[in-house]
Amino acid sequence: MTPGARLAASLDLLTAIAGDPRPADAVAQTFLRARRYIGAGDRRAVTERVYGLLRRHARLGWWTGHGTPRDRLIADLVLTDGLTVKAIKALFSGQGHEPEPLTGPERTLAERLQGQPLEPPEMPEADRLELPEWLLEPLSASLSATVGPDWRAALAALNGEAPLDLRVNTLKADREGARAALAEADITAVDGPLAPLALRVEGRVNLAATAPFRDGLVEVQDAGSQVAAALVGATPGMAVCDLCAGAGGKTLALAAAMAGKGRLLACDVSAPRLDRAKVRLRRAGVHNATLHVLDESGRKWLKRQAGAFDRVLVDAPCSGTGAWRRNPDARWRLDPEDLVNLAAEQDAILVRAARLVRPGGRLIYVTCSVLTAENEDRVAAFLTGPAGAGFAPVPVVEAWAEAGLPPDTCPAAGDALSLRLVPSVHATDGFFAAVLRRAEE
Ligand SMILES: C[S@@+](CC[C@H](N)C(=O)[O-])C[C@H]1O[C@@H](n2cnc3c(N)ncnc32)[C@H](O)[C@@H]1O
Repeated sequence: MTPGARLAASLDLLTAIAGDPRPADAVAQTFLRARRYIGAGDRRAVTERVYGLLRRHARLGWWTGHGTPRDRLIADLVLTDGLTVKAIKALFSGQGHEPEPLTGPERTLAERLQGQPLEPPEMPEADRLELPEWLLEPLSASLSATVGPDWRAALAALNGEAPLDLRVNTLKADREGARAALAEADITAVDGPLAPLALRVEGRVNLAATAPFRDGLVEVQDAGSQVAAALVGATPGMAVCDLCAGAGGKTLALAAAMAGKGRLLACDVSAPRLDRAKVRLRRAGVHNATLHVLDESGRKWLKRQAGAFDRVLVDAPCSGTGAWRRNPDARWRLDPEDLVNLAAEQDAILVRAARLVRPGGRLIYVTCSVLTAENEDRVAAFLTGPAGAGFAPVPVVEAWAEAGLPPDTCPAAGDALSLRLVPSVHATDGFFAAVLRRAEE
């Protein structure tokens, strides 16, 4: 592909994302699958450009008066790449697969932006931080609680690129064995942050095509997610319920922590997600997990499991603000009503989960959100409500040590009753975890 043809393909993909209610990565997958003739280098250039445009969405929108995808691309070429109008004209040649030549207003736009910075001082703060206006206050307040005055840096990091983290599956390998197997597949992996089984992959790789992945030695899981799963404190022989198991990311980690011994129940309202979990569990060599769809009869069945579990994990449906690095368009799909609805759902799930915990057992509440309204506020609402009677928070340092995580790496203060991870400080996705102990009867 010529550089101009890459821009034309980027424009097509950006336009497809703008007109599709699905998340950008799903649209990109469909788009690229329908264009298998695009080679690996061109794919990378196109997705890099498009994800860059998504990460600069508000700033480019400010400069272009919320212009068309073409306006945004032209603005990006000037403001990010520093191209002259002449250079842009050469790329927009209208020849072959290159974009149509610039119109008069597009040329005027490119001329007006020459020499301007992407973020001028007069740009509103919400635009500079790539946030919908209504989220600025709740997010800055929530992040300040963890990082103090550095909340802007924390927000900027949530708009950065995410690394590829793997969790070593101890049912099949140890960290050095997995690292060696990856090296044989030409993949270099360094130790990831905080989680003792995390490997961080260097560079871009096609992991799915490699033997260590196909053989189940490693699974894709952010190091923060690994920490959250570890804080469940699952050990061999326990009865553990993963109530919002989804495609099984944390179920897999729990199964490995249990060394395949004990009862592991993975539930979700979504049958397709549990189907994906099934494939992953098989690949990982997990034999002690059962999957249960929470349809009407599934819910009735689950009610009969009251008090049956040593550990119940609620990895709650949430806004996903902590995973924005991986979904840069998600911030524009969220509205205030979503947060209200999510909070109600989180409260209801916590109440249902509490019934499953045996006396002396634990309920672990996790989200990949950094918003207080989905985290500390939900735990407080639970603990002060009738279902929370008899539950008390376990200090993070205690849960950390019991989970076998290296004590010197615990990022929480000695008296902290919950853990919040943020990319700017912990180099993981944003995560929240609180461990609640049910009193013995
Ligand atoms: C954060 S995702 C789970 C991610 C998964 N635990 C992992 O580590 O890969 C939240 C999940 O909650 C599920 N969910 C939503 N409402 C639920 C409910 N009322 N009960 C159980 N699961 C629910 C969603 O289908 C979604 O898969």
